[in-house]
Amino acid sequence: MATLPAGTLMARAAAGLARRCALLLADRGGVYGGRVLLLVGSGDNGGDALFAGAHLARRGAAVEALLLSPGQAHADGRAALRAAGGRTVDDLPARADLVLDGIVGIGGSGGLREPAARLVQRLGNLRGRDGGRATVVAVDVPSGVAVDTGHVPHDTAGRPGALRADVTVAFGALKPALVVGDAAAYAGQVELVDIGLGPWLRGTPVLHVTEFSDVVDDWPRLGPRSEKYTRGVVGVATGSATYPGAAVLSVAGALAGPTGLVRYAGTAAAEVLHRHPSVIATGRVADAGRVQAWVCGSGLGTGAEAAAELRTVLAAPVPVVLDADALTMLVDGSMADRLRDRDAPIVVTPHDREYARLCGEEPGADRVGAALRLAAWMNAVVLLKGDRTVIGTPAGRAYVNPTGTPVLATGGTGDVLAGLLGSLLAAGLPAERAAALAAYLHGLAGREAARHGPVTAPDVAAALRPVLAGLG
Ligand SMILES: NC(=O)C1=CN([C@@H]2O[C@H](COP(=O)(O)OP(=O)(O)OC[C@H]3O[C@@H](n4cnc5c(N)ncnc54)[C@H](OP(=O)(O)O)[C@@H]3O)[C@@H](O)[C@H]2O)[C@@H](O)CC1
Ligand SMILES: Nc1ncnc2c1ncn2[C@@H]1O[C@H](COP(=O)(O)OP(=O)(O)O)[C@@H](O)[C@H]1O
Repeated sequence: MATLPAGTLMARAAAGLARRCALLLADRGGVYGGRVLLLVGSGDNGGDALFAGAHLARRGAAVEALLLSPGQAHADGRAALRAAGGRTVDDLPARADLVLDGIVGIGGSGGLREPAARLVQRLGNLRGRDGGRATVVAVDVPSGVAVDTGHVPHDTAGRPGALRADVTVAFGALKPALVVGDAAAYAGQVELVDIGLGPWLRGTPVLHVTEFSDVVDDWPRLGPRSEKYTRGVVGVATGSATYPGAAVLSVAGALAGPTGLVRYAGTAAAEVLHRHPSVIATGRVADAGRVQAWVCGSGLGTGAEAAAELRTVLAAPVPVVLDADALTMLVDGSMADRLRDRDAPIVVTPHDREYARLCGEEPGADRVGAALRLAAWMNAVVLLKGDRTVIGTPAGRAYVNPTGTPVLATGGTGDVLAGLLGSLLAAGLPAERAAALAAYLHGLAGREAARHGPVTAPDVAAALRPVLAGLG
């Protein structure tokens, strides 16, 4: 950045921020005559807000700045606002159409301190010209969130120490808190402004957000020479007499995937064949024939027979997905040798309680860190389920899935995910790409299913088809 004059990046950031704010004001009666409140902290985040406020004031908005540390507010930003006709106030005004949160950005630590904490709790009282609640725009990140982990700190009374935004205008690059953890919900709609940081962003990003174009690029395509075996065969060792539904659902997920054949091995073969006649079914993994990947665990049980099946799966020289009961069976350490001796990739798909069983503690506030720790320890790709599912690899790469939806919080959807993931592995995708694609498409399928009413796991499996049709 040595070649850029001081203030250039802030000027670009403020101009982009002001453009976005002007559009929001236009939706609420126009920029001219709009009322804008700037919440200004002591750092450059406050400077961005002040310069953006100056832009808006020049376009006829009534801009007021509430300085949380008057002596330390960005001096040039203050001067620019004053010159543009803006003014400072000592308390929240009665009315505002738009609030700009420039309290603290990437330089913050810990939850919001007083007086900022109390102030943000009162923002909901502000009303705009149209009588509606003021639109809150966070500058770069919502103030108070832990920028690197997405944790939202709470005070001793249980109140969140962070501001809830309708829109966050981020500069140069997304920060983890905008895409992962509880903070992602505090960011609202996230928009990225290019401020020309590209040449100076060195190294690899700490976190990748899976995008639709990644899925379109990576999804295996059929060609004139495709045949069922070259497309890959996925083996599914799930379900039991007690839980035949888990087998039906994981097979449904696998059938939606790109492989040419699904083999099922287990005691729910009759139910699976009844629902999915194209599957080749046997009673045991050892009798199943060749596959290019295994899915094991959902509804399998944890008794001696289930453990024997898991051992057979782990002995196969192909990638495996381990879910649910397979994870529980790993906890006692009796399969450690099988895990250690494997060359082929393993993907584990724990939810938080399964993660706690494996690690002895919950994932905690830093979900990306938690996934990466387990991945390194198990030498496996970890798909840590949640509303923003996180994927960590033993090599230290991390992905977050942006398509999650709470409608997936219903029994059996994880089984569908495991099946789809297994099919992608069998089709030859590297484990981390398969995990990222499966989570992305599973989330889209949840959203698609929800368009038709309350969602159950079979609806999610069925919705994979229209979603996949959209890949082109
Ligand atoms: N990087 C870039 O290239 C570009 C960066 N840009 C912008 O700069 C921003 C980063 O600015 P920054 O580094 O000045 O820090 P910033 O976020 O304003 O916070 C520091 C101040 O906050 C205070 N504070 C801390 N914690 C707090 C708490 N919990 N509760 C309350 N207050 C708290 C802390 O006070 P102290 O702890 O010192 O008392 C300190 O004074 C970035 O987010 C983006 O908007 C753009 O202009 C474009 C280019
Ligand atoms: N609140 C939520 N928001 C979004 N997705 C969720 C939420 N809760 C659960 N999910 C997703 O739903 C699926 C549930 O899987 P899992 O916990 O294994 O359930 P089951 O064992 O019943 O299949 C996972 O893909 C998870 O990411």
